[in-house]
Amino acid sequence: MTVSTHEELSELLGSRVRDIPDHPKPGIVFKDITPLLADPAAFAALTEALAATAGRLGATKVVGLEARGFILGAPVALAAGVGFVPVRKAGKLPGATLSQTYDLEYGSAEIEIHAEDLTAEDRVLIVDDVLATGGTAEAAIGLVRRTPARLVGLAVLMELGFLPGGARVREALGEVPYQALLTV
Ligand SMILES: O=P(O)(O)OC[C@H]1O[C@H](OP(=O)(O)OP(=O)(O)O)[C@H](O)[C@@H]1O
Ligand SMILES: Nc1ncnc2[nH]cnc12
Repeated sequence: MTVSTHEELSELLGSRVRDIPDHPKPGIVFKDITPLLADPAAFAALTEALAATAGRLGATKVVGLEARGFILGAPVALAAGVGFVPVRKAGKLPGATLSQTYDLEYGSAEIEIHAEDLTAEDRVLIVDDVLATGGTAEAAIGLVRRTPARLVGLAVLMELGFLPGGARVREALGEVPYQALLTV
């Protein structure tokens, strides 16, 4: 399928996301992106769309959020011709890190970035698969802003429109652009 409009892209991507009810716990409808990843045309269309965003924003680094943000972010960085920087869950990165705690529905979590990976010359696009409550993305925004780099955008494959994550990250981002290729 040739994808030439935003609507066609959304339709293609949306058709490759599978709903798994009651995962990982009762009441949650899990948005499973593995069918999209297994379809090379859909995966390529997604990668190209996000790489175009990186290019438009003049990004020099893509920051991907563990773990599904790595699967999307690394090929986007390659396609855009820029570097990839991982944001990992606490305790995984071996060098000196900056860390940020954030609230989950129950309890809290912590993410980290290598302090030296982003410099004052860098323009950063954060990439992830799903924006739900927005807590992970907001924490990543906070982390990038504590580095010398400039945050130029946040892009996700899909926003869960029935949760307030979109409004939450827009507020955190201010004038910095936010893109969700799909709202479900
Ligand atoms: O908007 P939020 O409510 O913060 O949720 C969105 C985050 O949740 C998922 O990651 P998860 O922590 O499940 O990790 P995974 O990518 O390793 O599966 C998803 O990949 C996002 O990073
Ligand atoms: N409902 C959901 N499906 C997939 N990933 C998620 N991350 C947070 N909520 C999610």
